[in-house]
Amino acid sequence: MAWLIVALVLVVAAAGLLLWRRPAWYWLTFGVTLAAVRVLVRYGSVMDACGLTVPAPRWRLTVARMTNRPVPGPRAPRILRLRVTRTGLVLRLKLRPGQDAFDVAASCDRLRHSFAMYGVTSRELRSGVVELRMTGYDVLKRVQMPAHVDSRPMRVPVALREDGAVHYRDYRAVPHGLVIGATESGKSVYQRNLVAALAPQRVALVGIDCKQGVELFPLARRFSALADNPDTAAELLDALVSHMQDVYQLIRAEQRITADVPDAEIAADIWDLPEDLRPVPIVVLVDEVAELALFATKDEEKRRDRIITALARLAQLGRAAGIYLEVCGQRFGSELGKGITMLRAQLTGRTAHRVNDEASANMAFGDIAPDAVLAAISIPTDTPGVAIAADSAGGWARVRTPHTSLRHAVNVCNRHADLTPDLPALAPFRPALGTLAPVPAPAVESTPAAA
Ligand SMILES: Nc1ncnc2c1ncn2[C@@H]1O[C@H](COP(=O)(O)OP(=O)(O)OP(=O)(O)O)[C@@H](O)[C@H]1O
Repeated sequence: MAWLIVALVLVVAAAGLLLWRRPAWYWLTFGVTLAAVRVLVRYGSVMDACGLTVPAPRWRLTVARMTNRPVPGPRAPRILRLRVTRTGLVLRLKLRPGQDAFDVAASCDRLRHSFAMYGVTSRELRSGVVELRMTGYDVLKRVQMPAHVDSRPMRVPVALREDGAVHYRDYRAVPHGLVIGATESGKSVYQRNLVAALAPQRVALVGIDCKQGVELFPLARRFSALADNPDTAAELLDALVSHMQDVYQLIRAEQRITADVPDAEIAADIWDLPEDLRPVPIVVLVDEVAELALFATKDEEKRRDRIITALARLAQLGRAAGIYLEVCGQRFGSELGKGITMLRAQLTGRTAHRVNDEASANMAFGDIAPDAVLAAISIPTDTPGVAIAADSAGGWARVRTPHTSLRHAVNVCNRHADLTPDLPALAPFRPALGTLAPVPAPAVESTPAAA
């Protein structure tokens, strides 16, 4: 008997220690079973207490009365599926007549503490079916990406969402993005994650880094073109615009051929072209965009107008030619001069890290997801990398990137250096690798993903 008590004390102590030091391990060992039992046992009473039940249908009450059976109680949404994940539980519910998804969304906070979970969010999957995602612990505290993620061409995992799901940057769905945040908020680490995730794909990376190239030049082996000052940036952007025009000519030529072939697909963008003809897609990463928009002299003003015009043209027309923009800066508002708000309107994938004021949050979300503004200004200073990600559909989520070091990103880029495409139009901007320190990549290197 004594040994049983000792074993029990040891198990409880181990669980307590894991809960305190390694919540992710606690969840996988003890937490998941306890939480699943708790949710299933308390389900009916919690739903009733949260106002998520409806009275039994009249015919059942009548039948009960006529047959002298007990009167049936109120009914909660039917559980279609309970799925256990690495970070929590996912409950799929079929709503009862008279209920709607908004009722469930409005009760998320009550469900969170009634089920003793860390977080609960809901979304409507289809009419009458709602998914409740519950997290067992603060998944953003120490981000661990799942070992297997659903990477596809031009869709890469970049962060973890607070509901435990992976946040993807999908260039084909949302071609251009804007990343803003105060200094030290995590923008560079976000960009680093993007580069590391894109590096193994068939894509050309182009970088403009006016912080003297400190962020992007170490990753140069995987970049087809780089600029580290506004003069080179202006020329590089002009070269990209003429490359875009060439791609349009290619699409036109292909359209002329297919127009005469009955039932043949007519290409509208590079993705409709046959694979052997398809130009390589390009992601253009711009770090500290304000450096490109500031000027002190007349000549610098002309250069600035040239840069903003080229960026606006790429943002307006680049998608079909497979050119995608990822613009990064501390602020991106009308105070940077003419053309900025027009350019910003085209950058519909928005990510805001911690910002210093409401005006900056409004720059990111005021026009597409006003609800996200408050969330962006409430990001605490001691959680760099936490951001609000939204798109023009109005949805938003709190996300955090894994803490990818520059060393890790450099290693990934070096390992995939042979995938760097040579684009003749951008050849003058190809970084001179001789000037880089030789950094041999290890043959195999662990990623920050969870085992
Ligand atoms: N996801 C993350 N998890 C933990 N720490 C992070 C994360 N992202 C960034 N940090 C830390 O926050 C600090 C600032 O990050 P980063 O350099 O990316 O900020 P920034 O917004 O680019 O700053 P600046 O504008 O001054 O260049 C760094 O010390 C970095 O290690």
